[in-house]
Amino acid sequence: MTTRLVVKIGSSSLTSAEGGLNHESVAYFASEIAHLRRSGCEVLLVTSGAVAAGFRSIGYQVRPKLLHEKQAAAAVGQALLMQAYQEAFSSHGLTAAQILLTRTDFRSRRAMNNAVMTVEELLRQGVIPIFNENDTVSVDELKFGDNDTLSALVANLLKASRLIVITDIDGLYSSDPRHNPDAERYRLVEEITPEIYAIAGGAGTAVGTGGMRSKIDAAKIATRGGVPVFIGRVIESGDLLLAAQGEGKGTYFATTLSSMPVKKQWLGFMSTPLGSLIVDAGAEEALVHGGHSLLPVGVKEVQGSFHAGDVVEVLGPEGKLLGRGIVNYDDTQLRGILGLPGKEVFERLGEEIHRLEVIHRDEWITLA
Ligand SMILES: Nc1ncnc2c1ncn2[C@@H]1O[C@H](COP(=O)(O)OP(=O)(O)O)[C@@H](O)[C@H]1O
Ligand SMILES: N[C@@H](CCC(=O)OP(=O)(O)O)C(=O)O
Repeated sequence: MTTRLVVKIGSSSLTSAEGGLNHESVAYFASEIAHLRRSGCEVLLVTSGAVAAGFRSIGYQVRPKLLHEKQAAAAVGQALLMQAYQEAFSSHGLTAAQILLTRTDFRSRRAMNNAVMTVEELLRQGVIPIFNENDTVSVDELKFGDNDTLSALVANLLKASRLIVITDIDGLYSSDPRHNPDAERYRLVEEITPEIYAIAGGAGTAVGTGGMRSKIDAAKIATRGGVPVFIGRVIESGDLLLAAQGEGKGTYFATTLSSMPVKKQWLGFMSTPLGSLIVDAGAEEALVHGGHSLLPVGVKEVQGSFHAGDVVEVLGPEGKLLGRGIVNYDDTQLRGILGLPGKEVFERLGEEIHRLEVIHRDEWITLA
């Protein structure tokens, strides 16, 4: 079977703090990817750098902070970025394709399925798909912001064998080594626990945005979807192949899970919940550990306004996020049957009921 790799390159690896693209870096990464291709791997690239590449060209002295300024910088920088990749890849006989996505695109399962089919076709034709967020049209509150999450969603959707997140540091340390020289590096993380989150800090440079925290978020999504992850540095010839082979300069995040069906990926990581249900301890146990459906008897509180068929979040009695599911009742119906056993639900709602379960187990994903 072909090894399919999703490679994410951060702004800090492609541009300088003063702004502008580092063409030597682009050429280096293109040659590393060409090397992977020659060794039989399929490669999908997720690249940042549009804002950083463009801001100086339109007269800003430092990376802009306001949304419309970032969008303007990205409109210029994305074209520069793609031009640089096209040139660098063509010197290795490779063709690159641009795919710009927003979070809104992931909300529609149809748009997502189309994107997957297009990317599969590009890969069949030997083209290298290059993804970035469509910064120029993204709305602030819906932005991915950094591309770490985007790379994890792409890796899960395309059922990658590994996600390689390239950054300016050789992996996850016990604390940010920029501030603590005694910090120690992790070689392997078997499970992303709250302790792992606690040690991951923000961005270390003026051009990076997400820092280690957003990379751990991405690793959580990818490993949850069955894709193992590498986070680290790729700086010398052959480093990318080493990272792909499990011997890279960084941290590996293992997973024991197999790839997740697209419907569950959508539910867990791409859909937009329209409300929340707070459930009691018995329902928490049944949903998270028992593999059961959620029944009206276990629901304590309903928040938000939604219709049957919408996605809602489910929280435990202490407010902890347990997961998401497709709800079978409107919020008003549900408010009228909170905590009731099945018989009384039927008595109260009669023919209005399509399904007794509030959330059926087939339409549920645990995120706890
Ligand atoms: N525990 C940690 N281990 C390693 N790096 C960390 C940690 N906490 C914060 N960081 C910072 O995260 C930075 C990488 O993220 P970022 O600057 O967003 O890079 P990129 O542009 O490659 O996405 C590192 O340079 C480092 O300063
Ligand atoms: N889509 C943006 C990504 C911004 C960014 O800095 O991301 P990252 O370097 O991955 O933390 C761009 O291309 O500028």
